[in-house]
Amino acid sequence: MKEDKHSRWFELEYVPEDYIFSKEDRPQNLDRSVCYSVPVIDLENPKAAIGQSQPVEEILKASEEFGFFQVINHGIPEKTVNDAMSVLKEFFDMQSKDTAGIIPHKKGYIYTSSTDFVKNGVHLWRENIKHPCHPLEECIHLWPDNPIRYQEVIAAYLVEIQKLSSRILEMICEGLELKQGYFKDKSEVQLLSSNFYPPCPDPSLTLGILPHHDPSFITLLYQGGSTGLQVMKDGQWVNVGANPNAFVVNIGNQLEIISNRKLKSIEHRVVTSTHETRLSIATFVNPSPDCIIEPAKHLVNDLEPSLYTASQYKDYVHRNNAFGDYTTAIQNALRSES
Ligand SMILES: O=C(O)CCC(=O)C(=O)O
Ligand SMILES: [Fe+2]
Repeated sequence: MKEDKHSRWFELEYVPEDYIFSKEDRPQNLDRSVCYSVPVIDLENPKAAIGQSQPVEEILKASEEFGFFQVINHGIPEKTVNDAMSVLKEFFDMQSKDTAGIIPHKKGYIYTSSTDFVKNGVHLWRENIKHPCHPLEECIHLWPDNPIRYQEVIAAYLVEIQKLSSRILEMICEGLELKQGYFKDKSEVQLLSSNFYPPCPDPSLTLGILPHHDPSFITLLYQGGSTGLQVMKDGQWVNVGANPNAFVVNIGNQLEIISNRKLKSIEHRVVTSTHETRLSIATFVNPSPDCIIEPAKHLVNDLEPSLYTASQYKDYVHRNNAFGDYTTAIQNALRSES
C-alpha cells in the first residue's frame, strides 16, 4: 500500500486491495438488526440487600446462554477508566505519525501496526498493543514509557481490573457450586491487549478482528461508547450494545473446560465503521502457566461425563497457538515474568 509519509495508513477514501477479505470472510448483513441483546447485569442489584449477596444467577444464566454479558455499577472509578483510554489513544496516535509497517517488537510489549497484521493474506483494520501484567510490579517497567504517564495510569487500571475480575470469578464459583476461592490462586490478569480501529471507508469489505474464541478464564473488555463487537448467537452475529458505563465480560475456553461446557466460550469478532473510531482494552484473566485445567470433579458424573482431557495451561496455549502469531512471544514474556 502506498502512503504519504505524513498521513496515517487509514486516511484513505477507498479500501486498499490488501485489506479486502474474500467474499466468504467478509462481514455479511451489517445493517440487519437482531432481536437478541447481550444481558446487562447490575452488580449493585438491590437483591444484594436481601441477603443474596450478588446477582449470581444472572451471571450464570448469561454465561450459559450467551457466554457474554455486560456489568454496570462495577465499582471501577470513571477516572481510572478514562485515564487508561486517553493514554492508550495517545500511544496509538504517536505510533502512526511517522511509522509505516512493522515496528520491531520491544522487550515486554508487542505493538502491531495494521500493515503488520496479516490474516489469511489480508490485513486487519486495526493496530494493537499487548503486554504481560502479572506480577504487576515486575512487568510495569517493561511497558511503553511514552506517553510518560503510560505505566502509572495502566497499572492503576489493572489494579481495579484485578479486583473486579476476582469478584466476578467468585460469583461464577458460587453459581457453579465450586469450592469457595476455587480460582483464587490460579487466576491472574495476565495480559492486556488494546485495539485501535480507525474509521474505514467500506466496512462491508474489512474486519477489525476475525472470529475467534478467547483462551482465558474470562476476559474483561472496555469499549467506551463504541460499537463494532459482535458475538455469535444461534448462527447470527449479534451486536454488543455500546454502554460507556459497562465492562463487557466473556467466558473464555478455560472456564468452558472447568465448567464441562455448562458455561460457553463464544465466538466473537469486530467489524469496522465508516465514522467511528473504536478503542478497546481487553484484559485476559488466565490460569497461571503451570495450572492444570480440567472439568471440576463435581460437575462430572455418569450422566455428564468429562468432555475434556486435563492439560497444563501453558501446553494448551502452545498446542492451540492460542495467541495467534504472537503466541511464542507472549509465552516467553509471561514465563520470564513468573
Ligand atoms: O477489541 C475488541 O473489542 C475485541 C477484542 C477481543 O476480542 C480480543 O482481544 O480477544
Ligand atoms: Fe476476544
